[in-house]
Amino acid sequence: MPLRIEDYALIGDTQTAALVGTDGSIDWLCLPRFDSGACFAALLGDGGNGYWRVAPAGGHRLLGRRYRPDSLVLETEFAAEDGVVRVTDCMPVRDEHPDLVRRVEGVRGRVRVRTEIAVRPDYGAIVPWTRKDGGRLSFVAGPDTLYLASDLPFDLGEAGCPTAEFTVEAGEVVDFRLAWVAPQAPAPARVDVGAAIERTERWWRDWAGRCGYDGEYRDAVVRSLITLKALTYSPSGGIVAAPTTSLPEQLGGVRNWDYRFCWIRDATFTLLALLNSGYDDEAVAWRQWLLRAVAGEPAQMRIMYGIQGERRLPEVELEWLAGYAGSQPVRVGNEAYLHWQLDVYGELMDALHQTRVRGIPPDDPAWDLQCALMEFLEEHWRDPDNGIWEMRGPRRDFTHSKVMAWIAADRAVKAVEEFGLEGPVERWRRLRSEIFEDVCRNGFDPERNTFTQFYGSKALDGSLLLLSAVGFLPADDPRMKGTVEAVRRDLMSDGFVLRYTMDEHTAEVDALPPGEGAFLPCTFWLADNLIMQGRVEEGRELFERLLGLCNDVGLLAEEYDPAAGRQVGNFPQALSHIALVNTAFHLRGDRGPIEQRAAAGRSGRGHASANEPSALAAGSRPEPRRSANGHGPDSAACAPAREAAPAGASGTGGSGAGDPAAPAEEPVPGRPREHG
Ligand SMILES: OC[C@H]1O[C@H](O[C@H]2O[C@H](CO)[C@@H](O)[C@H](O)[C@H]2O)[C@H](O)[C@@H](O)[C@@H]1O
Repeated sequence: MPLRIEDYALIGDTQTAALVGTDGSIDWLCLPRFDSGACFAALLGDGGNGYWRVAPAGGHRLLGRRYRPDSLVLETEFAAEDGVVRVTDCMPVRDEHPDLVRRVEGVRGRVRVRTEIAVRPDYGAIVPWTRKDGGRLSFVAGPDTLYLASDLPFDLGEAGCPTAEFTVEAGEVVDFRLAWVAPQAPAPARVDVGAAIERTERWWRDWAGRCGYDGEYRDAVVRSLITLKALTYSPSGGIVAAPTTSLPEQLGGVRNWDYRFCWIRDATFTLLALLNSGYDDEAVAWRQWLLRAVAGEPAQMRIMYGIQGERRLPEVELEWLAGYAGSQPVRVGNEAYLHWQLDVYGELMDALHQTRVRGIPPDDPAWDLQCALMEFLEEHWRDPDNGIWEMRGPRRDFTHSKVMAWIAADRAVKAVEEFGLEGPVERWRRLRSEIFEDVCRNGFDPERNTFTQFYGSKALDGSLLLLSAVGFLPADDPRMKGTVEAVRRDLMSDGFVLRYTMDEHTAEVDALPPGEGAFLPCTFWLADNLIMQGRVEEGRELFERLLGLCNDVGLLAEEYDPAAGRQVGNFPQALSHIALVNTAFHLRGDRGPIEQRAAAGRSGRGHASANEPSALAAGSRPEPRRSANGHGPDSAACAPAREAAPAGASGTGGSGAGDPAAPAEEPVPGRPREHG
C-alpha cells in the first residue's frame, strides 16, 4: 500500500523539490530542476524506482512532524522501542550544487536507525554505477552523478541499494548530504550539515517575514505562500503548477498529468496572491519570465511554457512506472501546450494591469506586447477554444473563456483611461461591449437562471464562480446568485465543488473517461462568492472545512475524493494554495498591504484603482464603481448589459456592473469594505 498523497511533505530549494513521506522515505526528487528526470520515483512505482529512507530499524511509530516555523525545514519524529529520534530534512538554497541534507538526532534513549538509498535516474529507469569513494558514495548514470556524503560504513548490497545501520543516543547527530553534480564536474566539497540547515531555516524565515498578511488564519496563509515560493524556479521567475507528475485525479484512473511547467493561468494566479501579500520582487521576476516567454508573434503565444520559457513540451508515457496506486499512464510533458485557451489573454492583461495598479515600476516593452496581443484577440476572440480545464475534446465556446476575453479588453481600456497609455481605446471599448453582450446572450440560460459551461450547453462549470471576482458582474447580481445556487445544487459532492458536470455528455467535451475528485480551487471560489454576497459566515464555514482538508503540515493537492476521504491529484498544487490565500484575504476584508499602499499612493488621483476587481486577486470588489469624473469606469462595458443582454438576463440584472443606471455602490451587507 503506497502512502496517501497527504502523507507527504514538501522540501525544496526554489529550483526543484522533493516529497518526504511519513515513513521517512523520500519518494520523489527531480534533479537538477523541477522538470528533470526523477532520481527517486517510488511515488509513481515502487522502491525499485528510487527512494531514500531514514527511519528506526525496528518497530516504531510516527510521533509527528512539522515544519520549523515559517520555513521549509521539515522535522519528523519517530518513537522506537528504546527511544525517540528526529529526522530533519531540507534542501539548502542553492550555492553550487543542488543538494538535500538529512540530520538524524537522538531525542530520547537509544534508537537503532536504518537508511536505504536506491538512486534511480531517469524516472526510476536506470540503476546507476554505485561505488564507495572515501567518505562518500557515488552514483553515476549518463548525465547524472550524485554523491552521498556520510561517514557510515555502507553496505553496497547487490541490488544497487546501499544500506547502513547505526545507533543514536539522545543528543547525538548523524548527518547525510546528497548532492547532484554536472557531468565532468568534481565531487563537491563537504559541508557542515548543521550549518546548512540553520542557513536554510533562516532564509525561509526571512522570506516569510516579509509577508504582509497578519489576519486570521495566518499560519495557513504563510504555509501556502511558502509553498508557492517553493514552486518558483528562481533562476527564471517561472512558477510551476506543482512539483509532481501523474498523481491521479481519481485513484486508479487515467487523469494523470505532468504539472512541472508554467501555465500562464496558474502563474498569474500565483503572482497576484504573492503581490497581495507584499512580495513585489517575485512579481517583477515573474513579469520578466512572462515577457521573455511570450515574446514574439502573438499567434505563437502558448498557454504554458517550460520553466525557462521552453515552448515544446511533448507528452510521453513512462511505461515502466506502475503509477501511483496503479494509476496509469504516467505522463511526462503535457499535450496541453498545443492548446488554444482564450482565458490566458485575460489573465495576462489582468496581471500586468495589477502590477501597474499596485505601483510596480513599468516595463515599457510590456505595453507594446499587450497592444499586439489585443490586436490578435480582436481577430480571434470568437474562436472556440479548449477552455480553462484544458478539454481534450473538440474546441467550444466556453463561457469562462469569453469572459476572460472581456477582461483583456477591459484592462486594455483601463490602461488608457487610468494610466495614460496609448492605444485605440474606442475600438477596445466596442470590443468589450460586444463580448459582454455575446456572453450574456449565449452563455446564460434564462430558464434556469445560470451561466453555463459553454454556449448552448446545459452543463455547469466551477469556473463560472470566477465571474464576479473578475468584475464581469457583481456577486449580488441575480444572474450570479442564480449561478452560485445552481452550482451548490448540482455541482457539489459532499459539500465540495466539482470542476464541471459529469454526465453522459461529458466525454464528448473532455474526451476522458468520467471520474475525478472535487476540485479544491473551485470550492474556495464558492466560498469567495458567498463572502462577496454578504453570506460571510457561510463562506467562513466552507473555508474552514477546506482548511480541514490540509494535511498535517498544511499542504493541499489539487482535488479531494470525498468518498475515499483522501487528497488526489498533483501535490502540493499551486492553484489550491493560491485559492486558500485569496479566500483568507476575502475573509479578512481587504486586499493586503500592497493594495493599501497603492491606494494611499494614488489617493491624489481620486480613483479607486487600488481596489479594482482582478480576475484572480483576493478580495476583488465587483460592485459597479464611479470614477473621479462620476462615470463608472465600467460604463462602456455596462452599456451592453442594458442594451443587449437577453430578456431573461437583463430582466434580472438591473443592478449589475452591466447597468450604468445602477445606483451608486453600496457595499453588500457583510461584504468587506474597501480601504483607501
Ligand atoms: O483535465 C484535463 C487537463 O488537466 C490538467 O489541467 C489542469 O491543470 C492545469 C495546471 O494546474 C490547470 O491550468 C488546468 O486549469 C487544469 O484543468 C492537465 O494539465 C491537462 O493536460 C489536461 O488536459
